[in-house]
Amino acid sequence: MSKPVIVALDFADDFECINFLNQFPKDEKLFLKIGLEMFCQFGYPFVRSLRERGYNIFLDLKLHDIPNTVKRTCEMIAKWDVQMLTVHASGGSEMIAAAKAGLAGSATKLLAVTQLTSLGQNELANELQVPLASQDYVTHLSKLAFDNGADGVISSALEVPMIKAATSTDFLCVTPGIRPKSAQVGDQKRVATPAHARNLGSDAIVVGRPITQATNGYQAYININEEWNK
Ligand SMILES: O=c1ccn([C@@H]2O[C@H](COP(=O)(O)O)[C@@H](O)[C@H]2O)c(=O)[nH]1
Repeated sequence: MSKPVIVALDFADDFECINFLNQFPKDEKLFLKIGLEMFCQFGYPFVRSLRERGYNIFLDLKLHDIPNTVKRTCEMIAKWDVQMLTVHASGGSEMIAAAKAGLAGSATKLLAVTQLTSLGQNELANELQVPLASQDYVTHLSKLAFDNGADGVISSALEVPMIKAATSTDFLCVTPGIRPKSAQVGDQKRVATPAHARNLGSDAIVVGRPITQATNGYQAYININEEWNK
């Protein structure tokens, strides 16, 4: 079975977003990521309208707050019938467990963000003052997430083998920071091509600008999907 390419919908307006989606054939079962940019502008009605069009939704809100607040927020989101939701693993064990409890009874998978793919070893050591190698920090946060009920993590593809070894082969590794060979890296630091992510064992890749800013977004999606699911 093919693994999903999750398209990150980071558009400034909903008209541009719908135009982008209209390039795809109606029967293309897309998996879409709604992040902070679009959610802050269009909120839940936008999520609902995309669910009603039959898309799978990854709601990337990266919640990070005290356990009670996160639990109550997750209780609300549990009613939205989205496929995936993110919290920050650095919110700690209690917060991750509270998020999972808030989602109880829903089919929404809880994913914990480890080290953002826009942060490299330099930022980790010098800005965040984390005295660990990036791969060890990501593995540590993944174990914390696993031990507290998360269904998976967000990491770069580069850490997937270590995460699976430290947790379980079933623990989901969803990986942004994907760049085909010809694409600009931009603000991402820990990147992999779709083929490399496949070989490293990612369960799903998240791709934004290489698809949404391509001249032909549909063709860019097909090319990435072919490389990823080869
Ligand atoms: O560590 C993380 C967590 C989330 N993201 C999100 O994924 C997409 C990537 O978009 P590109 O345009 O392909 O860079 C974006 O929505 C981020 O918010 C991430 O990149 N890294």
